[in-house]
Amino acid sequence: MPKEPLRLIRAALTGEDAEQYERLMGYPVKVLQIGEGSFLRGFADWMIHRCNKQGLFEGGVAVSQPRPSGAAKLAELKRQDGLYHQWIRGLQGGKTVDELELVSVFSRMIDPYEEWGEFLALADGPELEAVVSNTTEAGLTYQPSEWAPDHPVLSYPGKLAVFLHRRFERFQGDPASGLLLLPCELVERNGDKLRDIVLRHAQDWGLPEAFSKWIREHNRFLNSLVDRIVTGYPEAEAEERLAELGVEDRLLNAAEPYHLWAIEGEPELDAVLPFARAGLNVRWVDELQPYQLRKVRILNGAHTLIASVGLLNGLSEVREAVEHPVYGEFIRGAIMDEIVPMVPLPEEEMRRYAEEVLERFANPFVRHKLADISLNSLSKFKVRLLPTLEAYVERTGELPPRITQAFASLLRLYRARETDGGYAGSRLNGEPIALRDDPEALAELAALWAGVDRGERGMTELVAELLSRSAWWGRDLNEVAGLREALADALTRMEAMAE
Ligand SMILES: NC(=O)c1ccc[n+]([C@@H]2O[C@H](COP(=O)([O-])OP(=O)(O)OC[C@H]3O[C@@H](n4cnc5c(N)ncnc54)[C@H](O)[C@@H]3O)[C@@H](O)[C@H]2O)c1
Ligand SMILES: O=P(O)(O)OC[C@@H](O)[C@@H](O)[C@H](O)[C@H](O)CO
Repeated sequence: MPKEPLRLIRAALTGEDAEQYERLMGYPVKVLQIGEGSFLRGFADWMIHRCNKQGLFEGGVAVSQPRPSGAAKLAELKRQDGLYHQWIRGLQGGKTVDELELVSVFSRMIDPYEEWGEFLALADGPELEAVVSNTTEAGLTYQPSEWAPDHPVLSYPGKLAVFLHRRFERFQGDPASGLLLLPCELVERNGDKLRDIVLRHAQDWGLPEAFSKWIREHNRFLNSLVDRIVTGYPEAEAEERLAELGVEDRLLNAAEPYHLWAIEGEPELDAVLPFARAGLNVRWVDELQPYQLRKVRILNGAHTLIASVGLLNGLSEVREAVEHPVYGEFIRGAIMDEIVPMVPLPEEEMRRYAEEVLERFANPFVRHKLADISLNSLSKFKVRLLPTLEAYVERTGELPPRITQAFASLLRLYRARETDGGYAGSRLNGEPIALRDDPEALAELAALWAGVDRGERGMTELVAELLSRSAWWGRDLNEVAGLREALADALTRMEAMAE
C-alpha cells in the first residue's frame, strides 16, 4: 500500500493541541527570545508551554535569531507556524521516560535583520515581561557599534540596548515597564554581564543618564544556571517516529528528562514567570554559586575527562564510555573519589547529584558525541578539572590518579599536526581526530610535539614546556609537586602502546 504523505505539523493539530494553539494566538507576547537554537526550544520554551497549558502564564513568545546565519532555522520555524515536537527520553530514578509533546509557544517569529521595525515594535508591548536568550558564550560579548537605531545591530547585547531604549522612551521611564532579563548563556554571572554590556553601549552612544538609571534600577538582569542535555534533531530515529505520527516536523527536538534552572532572585518572581508553580525544576535562589560550582566541577568536569580519555581510546559517545567495562569504572572512580570530595559543598548532596549525572550520562536515548564535548578542551580543563586536581594535591599531598591520567590523555590527544584547514590530533590507534581549540595553542602544541618526533626533546622536557604555559592553565603547573614526572610517565606509556 502506498504510504500516506506526511502532513505539515499545523494541519495535523487536533484536540487539546489545536485548542492550545488557538489560545496561544489570542495571548499577548510576554517574552522576547533571542536565539532560535535547540537548547532554548528544549528548555525555556518547553517550560513556558507547560505554564501555558496549565493556564498559569497566558503569554506568547516572539522568537528572533541573534545572528544573520540563524535565518534558515527561523524560516523553518515560520514554515511550521512556530510549532515543533519535544521528545523527552531517558532514565529518571531508574524508570524510563518517553514523551513526545507538541510545543506551541511561538506566536511571533521575527528576523531582526529583515524585520527590524517589527522587532523594535515589540518593545511597545505593555504586556511584555521578559527577555530570554542563548547565544553561546561568543554571543554574550561587547562589540562596539555606531548609534543607528533605524538599522539592525549585529550583536545581541547591542540589539537589546536599542530595544530597551525604545521601551524606555515609549513608557517615559515608567518603573513598571522594566523587564526581567534572563540570559541562559553558560557564563558565570550571565545577568550581570549582559547588564554591564548594555550600559556600556548606552554610554558609547551618549544616551541620557536617566536611561541608564532606568536600566539599573527597574530592569532585573538575573544571573542563572541552566542544566539539561538537549541534543536537537534525532537523525537516526526521527523518520520512523514522525511516520508513526503522520506528520512532518523538521524541528523535532530531543532532550533528556532532567532539567534544572537555578535563578538568582526572590521566589516572588515566580508570580511573573510561574515555572515553580507549574511544577518545573526551577529554583529561585539567594546564591547561584553552589549550583554553578557543582555543575561545572561534576557534570562538565566529568564530560571533559570522558572526552579526552574516550576519544584517545577509540570511543565516540558518552554513554558508550560510561558503560564500558574498563573506562566506565575509571569514570565512576574519577567522579566519586576525586571530583566529588573536592567540591566545597555538603558531600552527601554532591554524591546524590553525581549519581544523577551518571544516570543521565547512561541515557540510552541520548547520543552525546565526545567530539562535540571536546571543543575547546584546553580552557575547559582549566576551569572544569584543574581546580579539582589542585584541591586534591593540597588536601592529600598526592596527585589524583585518574584526573592526572585524563590530563595526560588530553596532552596526548592534542599531539597536533597542521592539516589543510586546521589541526588534527590522534587517537592511540593512530586515527587522526580534528582538534577544535585556540589556534595559537594548537600551533604551539604542534611545534612542541614535532620536536619530540625529531628527537630534539624527551617526554619530560615536552611536559615541562606544556606545563609552563600559564596562558593556558592560569599559572605554571611545573609548581605542582610530581605532576611533570607523572604526566611524562603516562605519556611515555601511551607512546609505547601506540607503537
Ligand atoms: N544543548 C545543550 O544540551 C546545552 C545545555 C546547556 C547549555 N548549552 C549551551 O548552549 C549553546 C549551544 O546552543 P544549542 O545547543 O541550542 O545549539 P544550536 O546550534 O541549536 O544554537 C546555538 C544558538 O546560538 C547562536 N549563536 C551561535 N554563535 C553565536 C554568536 N557568535 N553570536 C550570537 N549568537 C550565536 C545561534 O544563532 C543559535 O541561536 C552552547 O554554548 C552550550 O554550552 C547547551
Ligand atoms: O556545551 P559545552 O561545550 O560548554 O560543554 C559540553 C557539555 O559539558 C555541556 O553541553 C553539558 O551537556 C551541558 O552543560 C548540560 O547542561
